[in-house]
Amino acid sequence: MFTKLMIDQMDRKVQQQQQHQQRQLQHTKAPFPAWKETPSAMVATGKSGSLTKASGATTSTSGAKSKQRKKCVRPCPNPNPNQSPKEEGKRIGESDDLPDANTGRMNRYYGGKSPTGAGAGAGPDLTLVSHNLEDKVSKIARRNALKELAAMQTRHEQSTDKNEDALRELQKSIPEISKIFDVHCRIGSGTFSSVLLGTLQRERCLGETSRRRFAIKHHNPTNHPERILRELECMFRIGGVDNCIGINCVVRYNDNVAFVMPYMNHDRFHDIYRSMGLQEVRNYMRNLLIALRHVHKFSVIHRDVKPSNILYNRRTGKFLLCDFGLAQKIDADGNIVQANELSNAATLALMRDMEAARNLMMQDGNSAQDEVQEYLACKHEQEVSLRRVRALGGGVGVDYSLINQSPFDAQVAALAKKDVAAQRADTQRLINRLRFVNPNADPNHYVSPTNTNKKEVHASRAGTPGYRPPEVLLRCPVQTTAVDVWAAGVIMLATLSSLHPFFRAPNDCAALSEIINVFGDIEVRKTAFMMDRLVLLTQKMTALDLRRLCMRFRLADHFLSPAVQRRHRRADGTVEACKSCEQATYNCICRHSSHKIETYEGLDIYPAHAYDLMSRLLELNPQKRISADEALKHPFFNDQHRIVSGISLQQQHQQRLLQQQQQQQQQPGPFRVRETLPSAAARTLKPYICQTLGGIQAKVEVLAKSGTAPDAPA
Ligand SMILES: Nc1ncnc2c1ncn2[C@@H]1O[C@H](COP(=O)(O)OP(=O)(O)OP(=O)(O)O)[C@@H](O)[C@H]1O
Repeated sequence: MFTKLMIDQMDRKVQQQQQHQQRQLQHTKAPFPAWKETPSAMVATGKSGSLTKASGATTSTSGAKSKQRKKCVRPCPNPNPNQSPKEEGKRIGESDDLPDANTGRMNRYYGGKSPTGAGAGAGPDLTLVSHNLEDKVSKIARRNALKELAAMQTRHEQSTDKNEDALRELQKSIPEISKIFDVHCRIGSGTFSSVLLGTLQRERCLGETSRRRFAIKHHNPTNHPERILRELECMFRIGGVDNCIGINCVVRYNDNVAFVMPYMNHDRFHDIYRSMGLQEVRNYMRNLLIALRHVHKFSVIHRDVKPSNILYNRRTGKFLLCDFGLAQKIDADGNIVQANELSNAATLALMRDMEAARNLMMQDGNSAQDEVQEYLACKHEQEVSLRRVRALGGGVGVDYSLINQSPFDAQVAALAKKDVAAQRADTQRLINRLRFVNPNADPNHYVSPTNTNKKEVHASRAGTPGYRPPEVLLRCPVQTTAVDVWAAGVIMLATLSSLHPFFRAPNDCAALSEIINVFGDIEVRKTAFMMDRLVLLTQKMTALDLRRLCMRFRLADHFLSPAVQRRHRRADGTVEACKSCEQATYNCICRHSSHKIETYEGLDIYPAHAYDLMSRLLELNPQKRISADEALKHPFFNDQHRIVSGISLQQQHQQRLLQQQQQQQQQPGPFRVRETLPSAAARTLKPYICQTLGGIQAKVEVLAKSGTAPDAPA
């Protein structure tokens, strides 16, 4: 059907082109009735036998003139001497006959002179010329149309056939699947698998929304069995609770394996990261850390924490960490346990468990009905919130994610084109600074061991570029669950800065350079030295202030507003720039800035605690990096809690509980009016020490005795 349509289309195109060419010919013939040339002046060129009129051709047949004619026949020298004559002929043929884009006339070669020129003497038989031209034009048109058809077909096939290929491939390689499931479409694919949506055949009688939906992950047959086994083990033993994806059953046929998991409707991070408000970021990060804390309890490193492996539904607030394909188990000494080190008994036990689970699977899976109801409920809440926002007249405190427009968008609309262009250029300069990689750096030898006599131990590099922590990039053989915590920090950085992916990292050397560009060379060198590594650097880089860096990207309109710029402009109209971060001095984003900077007080929707948590997740030294469990106790997740002197801790605790209950009653659901910060909110990053209650009490007691009032949580 598709091919027939394409052929019809192609024929129509050919006809149109022919008509166009005929019109062109008539147009060419009409004004020059006297233009004649003997057929001897027509010379066949190339294989296609296309005709080219020699310039200055006369009726003379003298040898010299004939030579000259032959010379002139070559339309233009081949600019590429390596090009084969065949290619050249084709090139000539093609360019020779296409209509001129400007004049609309045929772009035939007349030896540099127009047919009206002096050189245009007696012409050929125009009827013959026109017939030949028509033939040639139709051939070329057909050839071009065929090419176009082939390209269109390829594009079409690529999009639809990928879907169908995945379906066909699954049904062919695991026929049992088609006996249990109706497989509908491909919902995702990665390096190692295709994920398809399936519903149970036995639930066909149920309505569309009542049928349970499953994600069927079909592993590529080239996938190493160890990898599949490792993923299966993790999902089975770890998954199903605390935001980690579980597994319903596994179907294997020869060397093909498919995992059946509950399907979760989710939003692409790419579509939502710019519009996540404080509460949403808090929930997202909390859910991610809950999942990591759970995974890490089993001494397992997920190793592939990234937005595409997080299934998050912003309407329902549901959250699942998936894809345990790179997960690694570590033993008590911190060494990685290979999947093939699992005892046969353990593997057999796992398989037995899976068999039992397979029989139970029909009880599990998530119900599409639930999702529809949740969706409708949330939609209602969203509408209520929107109405409230409109009633408030928008402005400060509005959750822009509700109305799909950021304050930045609104203000940019009001800016002059010139200012927007300047802002874009400035932002691009900053991005270039973050992505800078010294061209002299050797991507294969950018790090070396401090002690070259020591035998080098293999260091795992598993993970996704841009989410690998310094210890992986520095080839440190001892890696812990801190690897995942770094990746969580990178996700938080992308969210708070509205820049995704934050680290582009085309290779490990570039990835480390990007980290150095943000955290400074000294910090990275120190971390490397602690791991017995030397980083080969030729350039110094100052550390940036994470908060100002994020604000610079997210609140670019304020950072680059013409009004502020005018205030800081020098007499000659220029603005002084910081030598380290290359930003205007008043916008300096260096961690230890000596410039007088604009603070943009009260604009940031994220509190200081958010940046404090992020900096602890992005601690370069894995030994000092906060754990998922500790991170969950960070004040960012409990921001309202401030210890007040003069009131007993028990009373404070009770007050807090009461406040929480009141808030829960007031909260309409996942969509709330965005929290605003009082302009006097703490702007400095206070050191956060994860303490037990006893510790806090001790501190309060000491402070109470000394008579000072602690204003922030210890
Ligand atoms: N349970 C699920 N429900 C809905 N979609 C899913 C589910 N599991 C996976 N997906 C989709 O399939 C995509 C690929 O899945 P997954 O990451 O497990 O495959 P992969 O081959 O290991 O990918 P990668 O190469 O990125 O690691 C996910 O990004 C997600 O969009």
